[in-house]
Amino acid sequence: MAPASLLYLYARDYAPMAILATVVAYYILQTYRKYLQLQHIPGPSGVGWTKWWLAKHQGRGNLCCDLEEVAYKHGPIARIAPDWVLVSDPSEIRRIWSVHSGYRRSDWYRGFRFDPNRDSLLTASNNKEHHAIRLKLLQGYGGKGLGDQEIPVDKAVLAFIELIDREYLTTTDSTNGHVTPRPMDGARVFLYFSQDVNSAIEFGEPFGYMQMNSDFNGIIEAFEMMMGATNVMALFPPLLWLIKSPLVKPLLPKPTDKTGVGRLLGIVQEKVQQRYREIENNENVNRPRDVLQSFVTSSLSPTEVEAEALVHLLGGTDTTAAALRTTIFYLSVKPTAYNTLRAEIDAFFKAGKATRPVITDTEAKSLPYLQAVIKEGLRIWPPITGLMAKSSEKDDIICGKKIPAGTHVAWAALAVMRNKELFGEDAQQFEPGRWIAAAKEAKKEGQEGEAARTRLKEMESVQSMVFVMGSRWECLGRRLALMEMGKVLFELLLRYDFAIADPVKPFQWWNYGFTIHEKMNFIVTKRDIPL
Ligand code: HEM
Repeated sequence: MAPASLLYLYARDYAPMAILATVVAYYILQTYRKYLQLQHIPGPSGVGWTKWWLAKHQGRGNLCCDLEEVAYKHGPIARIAPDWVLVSDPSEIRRIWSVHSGYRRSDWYRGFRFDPNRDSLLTASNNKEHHAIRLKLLQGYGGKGLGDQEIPVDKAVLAFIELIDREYLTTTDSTNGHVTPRPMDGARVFLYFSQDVNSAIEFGEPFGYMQMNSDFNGIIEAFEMMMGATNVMALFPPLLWLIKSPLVKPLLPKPTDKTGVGRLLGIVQEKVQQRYREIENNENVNRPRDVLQSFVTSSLSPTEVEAEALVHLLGGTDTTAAALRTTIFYLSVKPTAYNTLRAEIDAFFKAGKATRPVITDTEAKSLPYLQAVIKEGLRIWPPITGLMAKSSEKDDIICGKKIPAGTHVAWAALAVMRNKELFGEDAQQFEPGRWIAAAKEAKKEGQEGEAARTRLKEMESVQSMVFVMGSRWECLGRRLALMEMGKVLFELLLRYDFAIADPVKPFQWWNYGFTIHEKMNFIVTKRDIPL
């Protein structure tokens, strides 16, 4: 047989094997190369070879605590996957997040796209594109010329009080002492409140969750169910093409769905389209300027408006609800803090300083202990504890270690917020008094006061990282969230006492970047205070 034909036969029989062997060899070499690149960074065993550790802990739903442990065990920079590091040194994270650091959002953010084919403000990883969208939205979020955002918040606070009075007051019969308990599931009602606030500010009217007192279209439950899978998928960006495939597409939420996430897409789409119709027909000349109006009259395209309307709703719902219920939970198990806050609230109220029926934002901001409680509630358990991975196209030195370009740099939220050097030996505890003490120290004169002022500034700067302050991705709803928290805490604690219904098992929880609580039942009783 001629040599040429022999070659042909070999090629025919062995080509598939050769291709497979090349692919496997390439994969092994790549894996080995990635392993070597961060070999000098300590971390849990096996993380240099695969993402298994990260995916497993993410899927289990308590990654935030696992990352905190990794940070304590392995130091300010630890490896958590072949090309992932975890940073818990606040100053390094602030540098990485700062506007001129050269870092951008990593491909991890692609996993959170609502529309797999396009970005929104929350997922845009190109810094220039992100900045361009952000500029168009600033007016809407800033509230400039939008009327008073306090009005819809006040209405929602009153609706919340009405809901508690109607459904959740535990009462005692004065004749026989018989108690009728009506536990309030904080895991749900705070979400109803924040959904209603956000929808009212955005669309001019609330969705009506508090009136219905239920997740009537299954949106909340559907989102909570999706969070685990979404966070795991986000670790494997190449898999995201699956979502784009025609086989999977029909299974994804659609605006025509009657319930679940699709229903929310449908509601937002309807609202946006209706607004454009109103403008076209000259019907909305006297419409008060809500957030949607600001979006549709900006230079955003209708598709962008839909995406950003969704971001506004989602960005502010779980976060604020989690902040509120977590803070009330911590108060209810810390009598010293609870009593101090209530004394401050009562004194302010009795002195006739609190505008009725709902305290103003400025008044709430003047109450030092209330503000300390808010800061501490956000610090002890930040509403967003997700990886928020950034990456740079250039090599970097982080915590003195060389980090190659393209590495995913995540933060260990809980380790940062519970930093003992900064917040004190009791950093793991909910202790609003630390803010009061630090502010008092800062008023001292001389060198002592100077050091205390520097420390207080640092404490505030680190705490504000719960809103990624000082970065290009700073939360646009911070002012609104803090306003809501001040008003709700003041008005609820003025009227009611809160106690955890089951101190042995106060609630169930899962953490997928956001913390999902379940069955956080409070016993709510009316206080004996003349209003
Ligand atoms: C206590 C409540 C809140 C906390 C702790 C919080 C925290 C955060 C954090 C950590 C981010 C950065 C996300 C990232 O880039 O990975 C963020 C971004 C954002 N938040 Fe908030 N948020 C809160 C409330 C709100 C509210 C009420 C709204 C709106 C109504 C809102 C709207 C946004 C938007 C639009 C962004 C994207 C900003 C950008 O990428 O330029 N947030 N927030």
